[in-house]
Amino acid sequence: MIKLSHIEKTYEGPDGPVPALKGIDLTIEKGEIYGIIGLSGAGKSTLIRCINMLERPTSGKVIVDGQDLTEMDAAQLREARKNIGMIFQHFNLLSSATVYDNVAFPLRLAKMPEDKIREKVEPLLALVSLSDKANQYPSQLSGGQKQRVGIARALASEPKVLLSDEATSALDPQTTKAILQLIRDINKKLGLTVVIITHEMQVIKDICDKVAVIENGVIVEQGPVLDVFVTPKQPITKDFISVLMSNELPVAFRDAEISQEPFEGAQLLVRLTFLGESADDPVIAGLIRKFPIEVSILYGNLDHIKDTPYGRLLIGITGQQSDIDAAMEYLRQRDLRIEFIGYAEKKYLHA
Ligand SMILES: Nc1ncnc2c1ncn2[C@@H]1O[C@H](COP(=O)(O)OP(=O)(O)OP(=O)(O)O)[C@@H](O)[C@H]1O
Repeated sequence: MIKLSHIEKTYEGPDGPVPALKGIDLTIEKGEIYGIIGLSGAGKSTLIRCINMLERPTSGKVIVDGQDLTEMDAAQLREARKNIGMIFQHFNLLSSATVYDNVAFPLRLAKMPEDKIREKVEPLLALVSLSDKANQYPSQLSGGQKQRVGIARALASEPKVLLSDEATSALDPQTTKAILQLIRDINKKLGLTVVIITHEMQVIKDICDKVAVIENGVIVEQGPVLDVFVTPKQPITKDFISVLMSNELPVAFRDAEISQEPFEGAQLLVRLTFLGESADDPVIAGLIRKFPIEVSILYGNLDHIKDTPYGRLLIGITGQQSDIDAAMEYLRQRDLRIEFIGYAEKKYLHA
């Protein structure tokens, strides 16, 4: 649905050229929710604004729904942009217009007759649960309600693509969840392709199918959210994920020396990550049944990545080294991710 090829964007700043995007290649399939995450200044806004040509790339191609936007004149571009709705961090509503008129705005620009406009706007207001606010002004609405107006307005021209530029950054966590849920519902109901830029991994985890990590104008890592979460490769990706999935050991181990080699009286610390179906595999029961070892559960939690459940478990294994090695081999053959942490003194076992 969206294909960016070798996108470069260099701004002319007061102190000389600022290279914001340095050769971006990105393919987003129809119906996907695609997240782009990066730190401030990484180039996220520039990138998403290149998708609808609010920002014209210095070089490269932007193909949306089979059309090359970089080749279009102003009139063609205006037409093509009807296919691409956008929502913003600060909502960008007209303060002197009612909720109804804000949503009707792009349709009036397109010179649609008023009765047709009503036929479109009313269901959109129902979709975003704002039918009862049609005659209110933005100043009378909460942040979440304003963003709902933004979403209804973005959908008015029946776009195939919805771009979200930090749309939940100004909202509290609960309102963020509600808006993300609405975006998910719209994605499902209308089959819309959604591109979201954010600096919050939580947003990616809650609704995205795929993610690209952008750093200094370059995509340094990309792929299905599940894969990137379970096996992040780049330090920046690991940093983003560590905010949500701490790799720290429980407090009881804070002073423990962790050795990579076994020693007398040690327990082996292993972190297990279960994803989707594998969450149902009775791995711990199997371990205890098959091997003469002791297994202590030191920490565990359960969460979701979009709709996929995942669990993390920190276990301590004690026993004969040969049995521990066999148990590790058994774990490696299961459908789960194993992180070997090291050996710690057993005194921490029941701390
Ligand atoms: N109009 C402009 N003129 C000059 N430089 C710009 C302009 N817009 C952005 N930049 C620069 O381009 C780089 C990328 O900016 P961009 O806004 O795309 O990053 P971002 O990842 O969206 O950051 P943030 O999360 O802070 O909005 C930054 O170095 C920024 O200073």
